[in-house]
Amino acid sequence: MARQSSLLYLDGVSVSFDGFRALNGLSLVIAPGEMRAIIGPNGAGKTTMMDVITGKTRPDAGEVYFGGEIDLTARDEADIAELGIGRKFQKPTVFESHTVWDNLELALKGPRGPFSTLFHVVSRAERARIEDLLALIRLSARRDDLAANLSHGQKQWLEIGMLLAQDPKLLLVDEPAAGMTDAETAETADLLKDINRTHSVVVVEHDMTFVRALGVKVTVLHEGAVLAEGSLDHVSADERVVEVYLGR
Ligand SMILES: Nc1ncnc2c1ncn2[C@@H]1O[C@H](COP(=O)(O)OP(=O)(O)OP(=O)(O)O)[C@@H](O)[C@H]1O
Repeated sequence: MARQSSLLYLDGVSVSFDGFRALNGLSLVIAPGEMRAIIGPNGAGKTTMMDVITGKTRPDAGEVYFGGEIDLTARDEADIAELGIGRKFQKPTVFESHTVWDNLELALKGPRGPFSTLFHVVSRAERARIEDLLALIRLSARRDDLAANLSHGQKQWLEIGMLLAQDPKLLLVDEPAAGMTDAETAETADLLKDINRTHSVVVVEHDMTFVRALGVKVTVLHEGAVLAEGSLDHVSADERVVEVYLGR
Protein backbone atom coordinates (compact mmCIF):
# COMPACT_ATOMS: atom_id res chain seq x y z
CA MET A 1 0.00 0.00 0.00
CA ALA A 2 1.25 3.48 -0.83
CA ARG A 3 2.19 5.72 2.05
CA GLN A 4 -0.40 8.33 1.02
CA SER A 5 -3.36 5.98 1.46
CA SER A 6 -2.11 4.37 4.69
CA LEU A 7 -3.04 5.16 8.28
CA LEU A 8 0.32 4.06 9.68
CA TYR A 9 3.42 3.59 7.57
CA LEU A 10 6.77 2.28 8.82
CA ASP A 11 9.56 1.78 6.33
CA GLY A 12 13.05 0.50 7.14
CA VAL A 13 12.84 1.50 10.80
CA SER A 14 15.90 0.68 12.91
CA VAL A 15 16.58 1.29 16.59
CA SER A 16 19.79 0.33 18.39
CA PHE A 17 20.47 0.18 22.11
CA ASP A 18 24.22 0.11 22.84
CA GLY A 19 24.91 -1.47 19.47
CA PHE A 20 22.10 -4.03 19.78
CA ARG A 21 19.48 -3.70 17.04
CA ALA A 22 16.04 -3.94 18.68
CA LEU A 23 14.45 -2.95 15.35
CA ASN A 24 16.26 -3.86 12.17
CA GLY A 25 14.71 -2.40 9.03
CA LEU A 26 11.10 -2.87 10.16
CA SER A 27 8.50 -2.11 7.47
CA LEU A 28 4.80 -2.29 8.27
CA VAL A 29 1.70 -0.63 6.80
CA ILE A 30 -1.71 -0.36 8.50
CA ALA A 31 -4.70 0.61 6.35
CA PRO A 32 -7.35 3.06 7.58
CA GLY A 33 -9.98 1.12 9.58
CA GLU A 34 -7.82 -1.97 9.91
CA MET A 35 -7.20 -4.07 13.02
CA ARG A 36 -3.82 -5.82 12.99
CA ALA A 37 -2.38 -8.32 15.45
CA ILE A 38 1.37 -8.27 16.08
CA ILE A 39 2.95 -11.42 17.46
CA GLY A 40 6.54 -12.59 17.94
CA PRO A 41 8.77 -14.23 20.51
CA ASN A 42 10.23 -12.36 23.50
CA GLY A 43 12.66 -9.67 22.39
CA ALA A 44 11.29 -9.55 18.82
CA GLY A 45 10.88 -5.76 19.05
CA LYS A 46 7.13 -5.42 19.61
CA THR A 47 7.40 -2.98 22.51
CA THR A 48 10.14 -1.00 20.79
CA MET A 49 7.88 -0.70 17.71
CA MET A 50 5.06 0.73 19.88
CA ASP A 51 7.60 3.10 21.51
CA VAL A 52 8.67 4.37 18.08
CA ILE A 53 5.08 4.95 16.92
CA THR A 54 4.20 6.88 20.10
CA GLY A 55 7.37 8.98 20.05
CA LYS A 56 8.89 7.48 23.19
CA THR A 57 11.86 6.16 21.21
CA ARG A 58 13.42 7.89 18.19
CA PRO A 59 14.48 5.59 15.35
CA ASP A 60 18.09 5.75 14.11
CA ALA A 61 16.85 5.21 10.56
CA GLY A 62 13.64 4.77 8.61
CA GLU A 63 10.33 6.51 8.02
CA VAL A 64 7.27 6.59 10.30
CA TYR A 65 4.17 8.33 8.90
CA PHE A 66 0.66 8.74 10.30
CA GLY A 67 -2.28 9.48 8.02
CA GLY A 68 0.02 9.35 5.01
CA GLU A 69 1.50 12.81 5.57
CA ILE A 70 2.54 13.33 9.18
CA ASP A 71 6.15 12.45 9.95
CA LEU A 72 5.96 10.98 13.47
CA THR A 73 9.76 10.99 13.88
CA ALA A 74 9.58 14.79 14.04
CA ARG A 75 6.94 14.82 16.83
CA ASP A 76 7.14 14.31 20.59
CA GLU A 77 4.94 12.02 22.69
CA ALA A 78 2.41 14.72 23.62
CA ASP A 79 2.04 15.80 19.98
CA ILE A 80 1.48 12.22 18.85
CA ALA A 81 -1.20 11.61 21.49
CA GLU A 82 -2.86 14.84 20.39
CA LEU A 83 -2.78 13.67 16.75
CA GLY A 84 -5.01 10.75 17.79
CA ILE A 85 -2.77 7.81 18.62
CA GLY A 86 -3.85 6.29 21.94
CA ARG A 87 -1.81 3.64 23.71
CA LYS A 88 -3.05 1.10 26.20
CA PHE A 89 -0.18 -0.28 28.26
CA GLN A 90 -0.22 -3.77 29.71
CA LYS A 91 -0.83 -2.70 33.30
CA PRO A 92 -4.17 -0.95 33.94
CA THR A 93 -3.80 2.54 35.40
CA VAL A 94 -7.39 3.48 36.29
CA PHE A 95 -8.18 5.74 39.27
CA GLU A 96 -8.97 3.04 41.83
CA SER A 97 -10.66 5.34 44.38
CA HIS A 98 -13.10 6.72 41.79
CA THR A 99 -16.20 5.05 40.39
CA VAL A 100 -16.29 3.56 36.92
CA TRP A 101 -18.49 6.48 35.79
CA ASP A 102 -16.14 9.10 37.24
CA ASN A 103 -13.14 7.49 35.58
CA LEU A 104 -14.86 7.86 32.19
CA GLU A 105 -16.01 11.39 32.99
CA LEU A 106 -12.46 12.43 33.90
CA ALA A 107 -11.12 10.85 30.71
CA LEU A 108 -13.71 12.68 28.62
CA LYS A 109 -12.64 16.02 30.05
CA GLY A 110 -8.95 15.13 30.12
CA PRO A 111 -7.38 17.98 28.15
CA ARG A 112 -9.27 20.67 30.08
CA GLY A 113 -7.30 20.07 33.28
CA PRO A 114 -8.36 19.49 36.88
CA PHE A 115 -9.46 23.06 37.74
CA SER A 116 -12.01 23.43 34.96
CA THR A 117 -13.07 19.81 35.51
CA LEU A 118 -14.03 20.67 39.08
CA PHE A 119 -16.55 23.32 38.00
CA HIS A 120 -17.67 21.73 34.80
CA VAL A 121 -21.25 20.52 34.55
CA VAL A 122 -21.65 17.34 32.55
CA SER A 123 -23.70 18.11 29.48
CA ARG A 124 -26.46 15.88 28.16
CA ALA A 125 -24.24 14.95 25.20
CA GLU A 126 -21.38 13.99 27.54
CA ARG A 127 -23.72 11.82 29.62
CA ALA A 128 -24.90 10.03 26.48
CA ARG A 129 -21.29 9.52 25.44
CA ILE A 130 -20.39 8.00 28.84
CA GLU A 131 -23.47 5.71 28.61
CA ASP A 132 -22.34 4.54 25.16
CA LEU A 133 -18.81 3.89 26.41
CA LEU A 134 -20.15 1.96 29.44
CA ALA A 135 -22.20 -0.28 27.16
CA LEU A 136 -19.26 -0.81 24.79
CA ILE A 137 -16.83 -1.81 27.58
CA ARG A 138 -19.42 -4.12 29.20
CA LEU A 139 -19.55 -2.13 32.46
CA SER A 140 -23.01 -0.48 32.44
CA ALA A 141 -24.05 -2.45 35.54
CA ARG A 142 -20.83 -1.50 37.39
CA ARG A 143 -21.01 2.26 36.77
CA ASP A 144 -21.31 3.21 40.47
CA ASP A 145 -18.72 0.75 41.74
CA LEU A 146 -15.23 1.86 42.66
CA ALA A 147 -12.69 0.92 40.00
CA ALA A 148 -10.71 -0.77 42.80
CA ASN A 149 -13.47 -3.39 43.08
CA LEU A 150 -13.38 -4.44 39.41
CA SER A 151 -11.68 -7.65 38.29
CA HIS A 152 -8.35 -7.34 36.46
CA GLY A 153 -10.12 -7.86 33.12
CA GLN A 154 -12.77 -5.24 33.88
CA LYS A 155 -10.04 -2.72 34.81
CA GLN A 156 -8.48 -3.33 31.40
CA TRP A 157 -11.85 -2.67 29.73
CA LEU A 158 -12.31 0.50 31.76
CA GLU A 159 -8.93 1.78 30.69
CA ILE A 160 -9.75 1.00 27.06
CA GLY A 161 -12.97 3.00 27.57
CA MET A 162 -10.96 5.90 29.00
CA LEU A 163 -8.72 5.90 25.94
CA LEU A 164 -11.76 5.79 23.64
CA ALA A 165 -13.20 8.81 25.46
CA GLN A 166 -10.43 10.79 23.75
CA ASP A 167 -11.64 9.39 20.40
CA PRO A 168 -8.25 8.30 19.04
CA LYS A 169 -7.89 7.56 15.32
CA LEU A 170 -5.57 4.67 16.11
CA LEU A 171 -5.59 2.55 19.25
CA LEU A 172 -2.41 0.67 20.21
CA VAL A 173 -3.09 -2.13 22.68
CA ASP A 174 -0.31 -3.99 24.47
CA GLU A 175 -1.12 -7.57 25.56
CA PRO A 176 -4.73 -6.93 26.63
CA ALA A 177 -5.41 -10.59 27.45
CA ALA A 178 -2.44 -11.04 29.81
CA GLY A 179 -3.66 -12.20 33.23
CA MET A 180 -7.28 -12.53 32.10
CA THR A 181 -9.56 -15.51 32.63
CA ASP A 182 -10.58 -17.48 29.52
CA ALA A 183 -14.03 -15.88 29.59
CA GLU A 184 -12.55 -12.36 29.88
CA THR A 185 -10.11 -13.11 27.06
CA ALA A 186 -12.97 -14.15 24.75
CA GLU A 187 -14.98 -11.06 25.74
CA THR A 188 -11.94 -8.82 25.12
CA ALA A 189 -11.63 -10.16 21.57
CA ASP A 190 -15.31 -9.29 21.02
CA LEU A 191 -14.76 -5.86 22.58
CA LEU A 192 -11.85 -5.09 20.24
CA LYS A 193 -13.92 -6.24 17.26
CA ASP A 194 -16.68 -3.84 18.35
CA ILE A 195 -14.13 -1.02 18.69
CA ASN A 196 -12.70 -1.83 15.28
CA ARG A 197 -16.04 -0.92 13.67
CA THR A 198 -15.15 2.73 14.27
CA HIS A 199 -11.43 2.75 15.08
CA SER A 200 -8.19 1.38 13.69
CA VAL A 201 -6.41 -0.93 16.12
CA VAL A 202 -2.93 -2.43 16.47
CA VAL A 203 -2.78 -5.13 19.12
CA VAL A 204 0.32 -6.89 20.42
CA GLU A 205 -0.53 -10.24 21.96
CA HIS A 206 1.07 -13.56 22.94
CA ASP A 207 -2.17 -15.48 23.51
CA MET A 208 -2.89 -17.39 20.30
CA THR A 209 -6.46 -18.28 21.28
CA PHE A 210 -7.09 -14.55 21.56
CA VAL A 211 -5.37 -13.78 18.23
CA ARG A 212 -7.43 -16.49 16.55
CA ALA A 213 -10.63 -15.03 18.00
CA LEU A 214 -9.75 -11.61 16.55
CA GLY A 215 -9.67 -13.15 13.08
CA VAL A 216 -7.50 -10.39 11.58
CA LYS A 217 -4.26 -10.17 9.60
CA VAL A 218 -1.24 -11.09 11.70
CA THR A 219 2.30 -9.73 11.48
CA VAL A 220 5.05 -11.88 12.97
CA LEU A 221 8.08 -9.94 14.22
CA HIS A 222 11.46 -11.57 14.76
CA GLU A 223 14.79 -9.90 15.52
CA GLY A 224 13.35 -6.47 14.84
CA ALA A 225 11.86 -7.12 11.41
CA VAL A 226 8.80 -8.72 9.81
CA LEU A 227 9.22 -12.49 9.47
CA ALA A 228 5.77 -13.31 8.05
CA GLU A 229 2.40 -11.69 7.45
CA GLY A 230 -1.10 -12.94 6.65
CA SER A 231 -3.90 -14.88 8.31
CA LEU A 232 -3.04 -16.76 11.51
CA ASP A 233 -3.37 -20.05 9.58
CA HIS A 234 -1.02 -18.75 6.89
CA VAL A 235 1.72 -17.61 9.29
CA SER A 236 1.37 -20.72 11.50
CA ALA A 237 2.05 -22.88 8.46
CA ASP A 238 5.28 -20.95 7.74
CA GLU A 239 8.26 -23.09 8.75
CA ARG A 240 10.35 -20.08 9.73
CA VAL A 241 7.62 -18.99 12.14
CA VAL A 242 7.42 -22.47 13.65
CA GLU A 243 11.22 -22.50 14.05
CA VAL A 244 11.27 -19.12 15.79
CA TYR A 245 8.52 -20.12 18.21
CA LEU A 246 9.87 -23.57 19.00
CA GLY A 247 13.49 -22.37 19.01
CA ARG A 248 14.65 -25.08 16.65
N1 LIG B 1 16.04 0.56 26.64
C1 LIG B 1 16.66 -0.54 26.21
N2 LIG B 1 17.99 -0.69 26.37
C2 LIG B 1 18.63 -1.79 25.94
N3 LIG B 1 18.01 -2.81 25.29
C3 LIG B 1 16.70 -2.72 25.11
C4 LIG B 1 15.95 -1.59 25.55
N4 LIG B 1 14.64 -1.79 25.21
C5 LIG B 1 14.59 -2.99 24.59
N5 LIG B 1 15.82 -3.55 24.53
C6 LIG B 1 16.16 -4.83 23.90
O1 LIG B 1 15.62 -4.83 22.59
C7 LIG B 1 15.06 -6.09 22.26
C8 LIG B 1 13.62 -5.92 21.82
O2 LIG B 1 12.84 -5.62 22.97
P1 LIG B 1 11.26 -5.42 22.94
O3 LIG B 1 10.88 -5.12 24.36
O4 LIG B 1 10.90 -4.42 21.93
O5 LIG B 1 10.74 -6.85 22.52
P2 LIG B 1 9.27 -7.46 22.64
O6 LIG B 1 9.01 -8.10 21.35
O7 LIG B 1 8.35 -6.40 23.11
O8 LIG B 1 9.48 -8.55 23.75
P3 LIG B 1 8.44 -9.10 24.88
O9 LIG B 1 7.48 -10.00 24.15
O10 LIG B 1 9.34 -9.83 25.80
O11 LIG B 1 7.80 -7.90 25.51
C9 LIG B 1 15.24 -6.98 23.48
O12 LIG B 1 16.35 -7.82 23.29
C10 LIG B 1 15.48 -6.00 24.60
O13 LIG B 1 16.30 -6.56 25.59
